[in-house]
Amino acid sequence: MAELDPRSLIFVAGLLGLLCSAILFMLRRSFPPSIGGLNEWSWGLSGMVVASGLFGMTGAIPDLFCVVLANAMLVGGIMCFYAGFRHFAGLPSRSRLLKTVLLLVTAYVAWFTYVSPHYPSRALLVTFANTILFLACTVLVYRTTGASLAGRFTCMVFTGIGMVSAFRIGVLLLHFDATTSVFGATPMQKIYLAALAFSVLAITLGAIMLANERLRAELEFIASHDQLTKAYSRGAFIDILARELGRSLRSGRPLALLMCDLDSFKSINDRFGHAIGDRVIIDFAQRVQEVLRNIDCLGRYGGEEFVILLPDASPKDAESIARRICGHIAATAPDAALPHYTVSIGLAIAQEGTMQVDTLLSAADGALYRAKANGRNRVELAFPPPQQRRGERWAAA
Ligand SMILES: Nc1nc2c(ncn2[C@@H]2O[C@H](COP(=O)(O)OP(=O)(O)OP(=O)(O)O)[C@@H](O)[C@H]2O)c(=O)[nH]1
Repeated sequence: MAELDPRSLIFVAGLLGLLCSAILFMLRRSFPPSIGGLNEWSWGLSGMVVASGLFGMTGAIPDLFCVVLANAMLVGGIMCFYAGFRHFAGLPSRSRLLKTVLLLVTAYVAWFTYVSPHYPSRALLVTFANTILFLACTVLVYRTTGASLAGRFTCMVFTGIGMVSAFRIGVLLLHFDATTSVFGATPMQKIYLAALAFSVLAITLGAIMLANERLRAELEFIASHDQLTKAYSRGAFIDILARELGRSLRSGRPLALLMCDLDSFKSINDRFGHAIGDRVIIDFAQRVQEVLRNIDCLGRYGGEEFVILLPDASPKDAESIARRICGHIAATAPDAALPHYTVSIGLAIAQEGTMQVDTLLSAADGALYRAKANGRNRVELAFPPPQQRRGERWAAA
């Protein structure tokens, strides 16, 4: 720390910021627009780079640039980070509030530069504004992504730089720091500038980790869900079914499977067109969720056929849920543009010995076939025969 003078620290911070903002600007293009925040983070870093450059030219250029504009760019840059995290979290930007605060901070800095020149007063307010922003970022990131590794890392970085800033406020308030300019080589000034330089790098790393984590989650969702209805895709549903069958075998808890098929769907397509047919499929997936419990799982098996897994549902409960689905769907759809439609359901209960995914699926399918044959808009039950002894492994279809 002794060898590092504030001018070198400001230079390092600027260089790191330049590198990081170039990385973020390049990455911005490779992420889909659904991952918000990268734009604001890139601009935030650019603001901090400009601020470092201006601070570094203190003495060589007018105070308007190296003091007033530099501080405004520093606070504005950190504000951009905050706005980026709000965007990332899907929250409104609060840009009007941020702009007003930035204007007030700039006016205050200008006052203590020209009217009543006093470096500690300027440093105090700018550090105070930055501390509030760092802590606001910590809370925001913790609330939205705190449980993930990237979220925890980013929170730690913001907490760290927030604490250094808060400590600087205390030091300035207690007059322990005799700094009279940005280049004042006091220990506090060096610690603060070093923390800022380090945090530029660490915040960029955190932002990239957060964006990557979000991208992975989005890709996983796309891979495991049906695009039209957002229900699980057939493959993902079968994986869940195999897992739940295993759990049911180990715990002895009941498990039920419903196979649902929209009735006479071909005629809906023929009479109203394919687009309305698609909307009916979406409507079914949405309205069926209104009847299901949180632990239940809906999958699109194909076309107008859906599968529903009911963990921990006794045969009586499962039958009651299936009948409620039938009644709910047969009632008028809230969307007046959709035709009236009904659903037939085959219900299979995973009994002791029903250990294979395909056994359960074909039992539900057989029951569905009977529901269609017996007039549609109804529920039929199947109790598949035991195939394997308890203790044998469930096998995926
Ligand atoms: N609009 C739309 N139609 C689909 C989709 N997937 C499958 N279909 C149509 O769904 C219809 C299914 O018809 P069928 O299997 O003959 O059965 P159904 O008319 O529902 O008669 P039942 O099942 O016996 O009540 C076919 O016409 C398919 O083209 C889809 O994603 N969107």
